[in-house]
Amino acid sequence: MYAKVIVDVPTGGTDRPFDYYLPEALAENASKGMRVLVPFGQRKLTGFIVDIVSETKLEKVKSVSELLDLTPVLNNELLRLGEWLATETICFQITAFQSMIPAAMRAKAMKKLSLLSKREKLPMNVQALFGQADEVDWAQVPADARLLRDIRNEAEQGHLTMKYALKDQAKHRKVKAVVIQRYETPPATEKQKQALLFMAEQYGEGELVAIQILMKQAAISRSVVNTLIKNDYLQEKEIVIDRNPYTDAEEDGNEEKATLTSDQTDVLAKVKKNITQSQATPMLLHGVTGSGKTEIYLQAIDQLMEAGKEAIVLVPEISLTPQMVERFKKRFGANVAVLHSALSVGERFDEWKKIQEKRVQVAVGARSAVFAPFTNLGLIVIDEEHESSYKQEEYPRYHAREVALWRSRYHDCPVVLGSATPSMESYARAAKGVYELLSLPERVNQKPLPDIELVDMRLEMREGNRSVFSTSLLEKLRDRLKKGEQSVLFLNRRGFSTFVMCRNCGYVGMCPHCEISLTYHQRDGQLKCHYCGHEERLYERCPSCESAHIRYFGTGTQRVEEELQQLLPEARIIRMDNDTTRKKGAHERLLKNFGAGEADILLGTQMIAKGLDFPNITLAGILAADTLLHLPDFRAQERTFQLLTQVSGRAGRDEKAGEVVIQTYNPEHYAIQLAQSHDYLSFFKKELGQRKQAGYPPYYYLTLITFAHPNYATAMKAGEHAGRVLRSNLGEDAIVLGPTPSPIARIKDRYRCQCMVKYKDEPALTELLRELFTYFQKEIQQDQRFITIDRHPNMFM
Ligand SMILES: Nc1ncnc2c1ncn2[C@@H]1O[C@H](COP(=O)(O)OP(=O)(O)OP(=O)(O)O)[C@@H](O)[C@H]1O
Ligand SMILES: [Zn+2]
Ligand SMILES: [Zn+2]
Repeated sequence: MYAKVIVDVPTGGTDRPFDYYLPEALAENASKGMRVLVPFGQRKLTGFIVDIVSETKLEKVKSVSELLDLTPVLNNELLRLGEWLATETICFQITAFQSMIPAAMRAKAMKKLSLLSKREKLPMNVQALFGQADEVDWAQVPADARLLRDIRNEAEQGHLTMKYALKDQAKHRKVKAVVIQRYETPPATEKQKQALLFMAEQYGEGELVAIQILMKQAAISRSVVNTLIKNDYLQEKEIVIDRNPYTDAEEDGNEEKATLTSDQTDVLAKVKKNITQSQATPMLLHGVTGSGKTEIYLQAIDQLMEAGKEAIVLVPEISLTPQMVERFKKRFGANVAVLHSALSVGERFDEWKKIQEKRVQVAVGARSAVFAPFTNLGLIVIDEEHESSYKQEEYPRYHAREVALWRSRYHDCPVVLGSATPSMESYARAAKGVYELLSLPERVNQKPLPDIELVDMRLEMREGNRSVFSTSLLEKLRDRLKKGEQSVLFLNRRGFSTFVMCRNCGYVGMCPHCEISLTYHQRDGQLKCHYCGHEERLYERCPSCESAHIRYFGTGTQRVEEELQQLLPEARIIRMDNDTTRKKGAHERLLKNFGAGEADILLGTQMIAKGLDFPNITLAGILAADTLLHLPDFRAQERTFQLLTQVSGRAGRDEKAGEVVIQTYNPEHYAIQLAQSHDYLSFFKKELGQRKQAGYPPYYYLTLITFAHPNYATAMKAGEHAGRVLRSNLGEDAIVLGPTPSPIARIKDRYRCQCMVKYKDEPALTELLRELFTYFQKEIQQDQRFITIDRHPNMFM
């Protein structure tokens, strides 16, 4: 027997199956979708078996060295999905396959065969293998056909399992930590001072911090920590960390269902109908904020579980809040696996295993959970379907929605796309009848959507108010404080990133390697580039004119918090941003505190825009609505409308009515006006007109090809070549733009230019892009990625 293997070398020449002989001992136990170790040139590489055949056309083939799995890690469906993914997104097959399995399996981890039941239950030969031990190294297991078969059988019955020896494999693990011992006399070096200050500020006295975490957060090396320990500034201890991320959220899964409103009942009936009739129908659920969309997902899933089916629920990473997870845990208890990036590699693997071993019927997770290895899917839900995080911005550049639609056709099950502000593309499809449109036009509580006041910040400025807070917003905040009600304040981090500018000559601190301004980090007084990591100290004088009037601009959440505290000294404020949520569990804790009424105001970035469902919030404030409006991106208006609507939706979700204040410098802009009147449909129509005129989705599909090279002319020449090939091979309707320099013209010392293809129906394009991809791959070194092809791009920078 021969195995056709996709090997782990992501280059053009190896992007096809290679034939390997399967020695008898392995042949019997090998199957499609398992990983193997094979000789390749001088090396041994891992690969995926994509087929097993009885003949090969080749004269001489090498043998498979080792099977790496007991059971396939990719089933037939996922193997086919991987092929489709590679074709559609123009990437290598190996890249597609790797992206569908948990990172733990990708790592070169040591594998152990581990006993799950009494050893007496095992056949004699397997018992002998274990002897008195509970685990054996997989590498030591002899390649004996019968033994391997028996091991596999036992694994299938759950008596054995393969473990990956990851650093955090144990349920509890011990790690080295430090606690502050003294800080009266400052330590010798800047770095040490900085580390100690960081400890004092972020953790205070008596609090233990894992050394690994401290190193990452304070950006210091281990030797700095060691010196501090040696000089008695810090004391070293050992702490035990629990691996279960949801210790607080263990629920029994018996929460009562809500009695549905009549709109909800109608919608649920339609979803259920498609589930029971196995219809691969995409449905767009357009429901205003607080209309009870999540309740519908829960009840639909509840029913399909009884029929033995499975469900995937995708939510954006940032709305994978403890609140969301808790709702699923409360309803389904241990029958849910949760997959998101805050988990460690080991934890994610554990959750994935639950799915693969059929111990759960529901997976809730961010983008990559769309690959959950279920075999009997009854429903896929994509909540907040308009979110741009559903698109992966590295290879394979897939959109979770497209993968979900593919799987739904494979399993004959419906997909529900839910949103209060559907993407232009999805709503257009629903309007054309390609998707079934479901709607929930009212809130569950029968209350109207909150009143939204627009505040013109230009007028505030003219009236001499230089604060971040308008008079009206401040007044309303005071009012809530008096009444004991809660407020959320939203600050868009992207627009507020702080850069350094000279007030005298206008000089802006730029990264010397990338065409982008440096961001000021107050904590360590450094200027940093967010693209390449370049760092320098904040200048005291302008490097250009030597003036001392150089300072940082923009307002970070921290500064807003300070100002707010000064204006409202009695307010209890919780700030949620990247800085305050870095510590594991911090996100949960802050929200819990807020939910428990321990604060009056929640001030935060994107992470508070979604999913929050607290009854006592009656005021939502958006400090600067315009920050998204001016990005060089045709979706800027759409994103602004979506964000304003989402944040507004946090207020007045229960008995008490809600109110919203939007501060803006463009109060007459339609995206802002229509968000104020809660008028999605008018926004859709208006925006559709704009898109039509400019030739953007949903009227045209887009493909973006970016070339990057240390030499500007080389990059442009490649762009011109690609432009020529595309122009001469595509149909009349297709528009090829460029090459032009990219909006960010240089990153990491490489110049960037791009070609944009706009098209309606170009069956030949996929093939053509593949050819370009292969052509340019040949020309370049592996480490210098030179061409990037993005089908249906979300970012144009
Ligand atoms: N039929 C119902 N009766 C009573 N309460 C309900 C009902 N349906 C949902 N709820 C509650 O109403 C609140 C809002 O519902 P849910 O979070 O499902 O809305 P949503 O549409 O998903 O909101 P958003 O998109 O704004 O996050 C929740 O607290 C939920 O438990
Ligand atoms: Zn840089
Ligand atoms: Zn200057």
